[in-house]
Amino acid sequence: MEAETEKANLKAAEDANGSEEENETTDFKDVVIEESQVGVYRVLVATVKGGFDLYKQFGFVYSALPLLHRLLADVYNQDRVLFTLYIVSRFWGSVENALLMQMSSDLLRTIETGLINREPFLNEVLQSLALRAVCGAVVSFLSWWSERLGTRLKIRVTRHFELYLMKVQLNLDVPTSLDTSSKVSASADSGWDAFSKIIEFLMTVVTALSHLAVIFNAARVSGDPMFLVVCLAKPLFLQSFNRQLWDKACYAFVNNVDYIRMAALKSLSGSEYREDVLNGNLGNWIINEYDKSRQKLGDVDDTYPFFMYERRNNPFHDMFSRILEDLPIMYCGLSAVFNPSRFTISSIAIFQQSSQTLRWTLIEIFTHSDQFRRDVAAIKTLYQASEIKNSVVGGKLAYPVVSEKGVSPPGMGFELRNINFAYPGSKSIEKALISINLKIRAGNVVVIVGGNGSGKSTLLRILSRMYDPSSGEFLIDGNLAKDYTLADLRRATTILSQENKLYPLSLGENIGLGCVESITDMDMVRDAAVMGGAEKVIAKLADGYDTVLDPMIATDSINIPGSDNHPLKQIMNKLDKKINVSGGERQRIVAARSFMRMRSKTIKFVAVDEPSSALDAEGELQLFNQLLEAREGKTLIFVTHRFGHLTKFADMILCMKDGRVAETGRHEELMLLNGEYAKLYKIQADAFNDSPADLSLDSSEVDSLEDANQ
Ligand SMILES: Nc1ncnc2c1ncn2[C@@H]1O[C@H](COP(=O)(O)OP(=O)(O)OP(=O)(O)O)[C@@H](O)[C@H]1O
Repeated sequence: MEAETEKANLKAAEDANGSEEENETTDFKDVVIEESQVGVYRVLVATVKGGFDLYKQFGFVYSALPLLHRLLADVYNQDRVLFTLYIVSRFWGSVENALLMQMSSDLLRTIETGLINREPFLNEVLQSLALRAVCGAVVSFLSWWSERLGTRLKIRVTRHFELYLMKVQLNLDVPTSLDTSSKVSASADSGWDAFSKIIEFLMTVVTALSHLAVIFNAARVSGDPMFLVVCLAKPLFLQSFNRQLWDKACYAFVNNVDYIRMAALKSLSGSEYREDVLNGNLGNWIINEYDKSRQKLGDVDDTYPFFMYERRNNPFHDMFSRILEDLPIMYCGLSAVFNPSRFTISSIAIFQQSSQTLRWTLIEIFTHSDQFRRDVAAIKTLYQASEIKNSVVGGKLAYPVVSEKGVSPPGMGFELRNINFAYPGSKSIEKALISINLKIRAGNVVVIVGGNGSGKSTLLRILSRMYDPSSGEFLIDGNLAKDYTLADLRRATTILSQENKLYPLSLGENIGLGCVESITDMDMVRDAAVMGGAEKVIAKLADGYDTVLDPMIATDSINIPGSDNHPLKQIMNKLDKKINVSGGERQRIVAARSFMRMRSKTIKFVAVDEPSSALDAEGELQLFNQLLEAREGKTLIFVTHRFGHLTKFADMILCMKDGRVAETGRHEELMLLNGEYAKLYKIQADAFNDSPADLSLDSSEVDSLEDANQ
């Protein structure tokens, strides 16, 4: 049943998207950009050719219905009772005014008739007043209630969309999440915002209709349908000669060169440039130049461009608008003079009051019709978030492939055939990886070395399927990598890198999350902490494994006094006190998480990308040794700049240069090659010697370098 609803929702969204797109295309064709200069600004205003088009508006509302339906269903499902009560109270709120007006009209009519006929009318008046009082009380209660209901519903709806967007974000792979075009631009608030504004809009329509009904009724009683037309005159005029900007897409930019120069010179007086300005003794020059530009600029206005734009209305517009405002009362007055039998004082009062409210609601509908469009677009963006397609996709093949005997090797084997890779959206003209051909046997220890930007980390990202190669074939254990289920591959891989962050959770959880299934197994967590070299760091913290290093505590304050002795300041200082550890200590905790993950039975590939930059020499050695010890047949691929500890254990060293694999082999072989690897090795070894590097090596030097490095 749920699946069916989901399908129907998706279909509805697709339909809405389709028709919306069509609409958007037609709308853009109709958009005209009006340019004008106001003060120092160039103002561009997008207006739709032909102005307000009722037919088009209806068409748009109709095409947006599936999307609105989906949103309403989502809100309704958060709390059906709350939703219903909220809608009922809002509906009541929108017709209350017309109802009260109708009652006032009845009351006035009773009084007027009583006065004219000199008949007692106390009972009728009392009844009418009582009804009005009850109605007023109900209205006040409902508006108070609606506000509370609205707040509760808002919390639920916002949290619902927060969860929805979190699911979307958590599903994105690395390239897709970095790709700005597919980034989730919707926020959880936009769901409620769009819902509440649309309800607001619909209720304004209901208000207008209810006032229309009151006027229609009064016009019917007085037998003058022209009155309706008179009431509609002002909103129609304002809509046709609209110079207001609040419902239009506008863009303004400063294009006055003197003003731009003044802004630049003014910025030089800020603290950011203080040292440079003092250094160059630029003070006088800045003041003189500023003064010159100021003189040239003269009185050109630089106030808020959109205010200035609206102020450009000519006086006749305002005068005519004012006359139209009074048109209903003028019409009533004249009609009463020429046709006194048709009008009573009470009906004139009702006409005047209703027409005023109707005008305002109609103006609101016209001006908010564009907002309605934006709300629908916001809902569309929100629901489209779940349709973002990941660029790294998996297949159906389960990993690992088990042999007939029901076993699989403990490591992961790789083969790369003519792999090329360029980062999506990268402006670099060079590819990050070029023609990589390579085989890594399951269970091997591989070390990748090379200069900055040579492609080491990128190669690791391809191997761990964070990115897909742009071309070439990538095989894992003999099958195309893209044929395996992605979730299975992720379960079989652990990556330890400098990029790994501590989560704003307890240190115990930070480590335990390496293996979610065993997160509560504190013995395992402690073991992992020991292996990562983090046990001493944690032991010195008062709350030990319960310590949260970067808690997400939001605070707010106003008018806090400067003095540290103020009691409030003392409480604040206590709360603000951060528990911090050094960069290297953080790396140890992150490493502990990886050891925890390595304990998970599913891991077959350990990718390590220079996690030791902030570690001291002892910490680094300990980490390397622990990784080698804990690996138990898993494939270990290590990216490093430091030669020595690992290179001598490596089954294979990959030396990268400019996105290519320059050399492969064991340490001794590469030293004998006397190529790129030997050059890099010698530079490091030379750092420990006094004499400058001689980059050519002969075989007798190799042995002594090896000793030096060890
Ligand atoms: N996210 C990215 N988007 C675009 N280009 C990138 C991205 N990451 C890396 N590159 C580029 O790809 C190339 C290879 O980078 P990579 O990080 O693999 O090099 P590296 O050998 O690991 O370098 P280092 O030793 O400095 O860490 C570089 O030219 C780099 O600028």
